[in-house]
Amino acid sequence: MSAPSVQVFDSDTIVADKLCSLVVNRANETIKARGKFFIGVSGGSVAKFLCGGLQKAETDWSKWKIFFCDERHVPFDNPECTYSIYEKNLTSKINFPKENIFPINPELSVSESATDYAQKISKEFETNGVPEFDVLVLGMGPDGHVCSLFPGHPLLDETTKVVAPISDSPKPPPSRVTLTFPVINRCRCAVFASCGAAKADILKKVLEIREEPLLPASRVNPTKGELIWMLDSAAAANLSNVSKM
Ligand SMILES: O=C1O[C@H](COP(=O)(O)O)[C@@H](O)[C@H](O)[C@H]1O
Repeated sequence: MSAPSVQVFDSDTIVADKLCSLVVNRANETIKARGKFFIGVSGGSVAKFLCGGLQKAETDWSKWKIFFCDERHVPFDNPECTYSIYEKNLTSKINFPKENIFPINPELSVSESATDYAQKISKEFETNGVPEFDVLVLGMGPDGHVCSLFPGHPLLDETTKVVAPISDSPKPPPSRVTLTFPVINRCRCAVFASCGAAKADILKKVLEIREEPLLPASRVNPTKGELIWMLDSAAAANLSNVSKM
């Protein structure tokens, strides 16, 4: 695997700031080069970072296509719904075109919802193969999970589906829809944002110890793209050989 770029900042506020700058710069470069920008966003702390920081972005929002790296299979009015968090705290505030953000359909069964989401992706990317996202913004749980791909789960070995359903997520809610590793590792740029002392032990395992079987977050390694980790000092506390930016 090629070495990731590990960037450590003083606080989570700076991480949020740097993350948003990176995303907006990539968006503007990509729009200039190819006319559209395909991004996959995560829930949890990453949603907070992006919703806060992207509101002031200078970019052509009409060229953005926003997908979800994973989503909880819950109704839109459930506080666990990641789409609704972005809707309430970002897209409604910037007049983002509704047709350019792609929620899952929670009215279908979780398995139908995953199939439906794969079809939406295939239509927007105009491919029946594995789509190439410009940027995936990823979070990592304290168990090392990424998207809704959990340690020891058979979905870690998924090789054909672009989107998969999961109905036994160890973290509630149990039913979710998630991108799989073939898609994650085909992106042009995967960027993690992880902050807080609760992530320090697992980061050591994910980035440095790398014991087999690899934890989900250790398996993120875009074949042709970049891998960037943005951490605050508390999360990076146990890492060797990283210097603060
Ligand atoms: O359940 C989830 O957790 C991860 C990590 O969240 P964090 O708050 O610990 O950063 C998140 O990336 C994922 O989208 C979400 O469904």
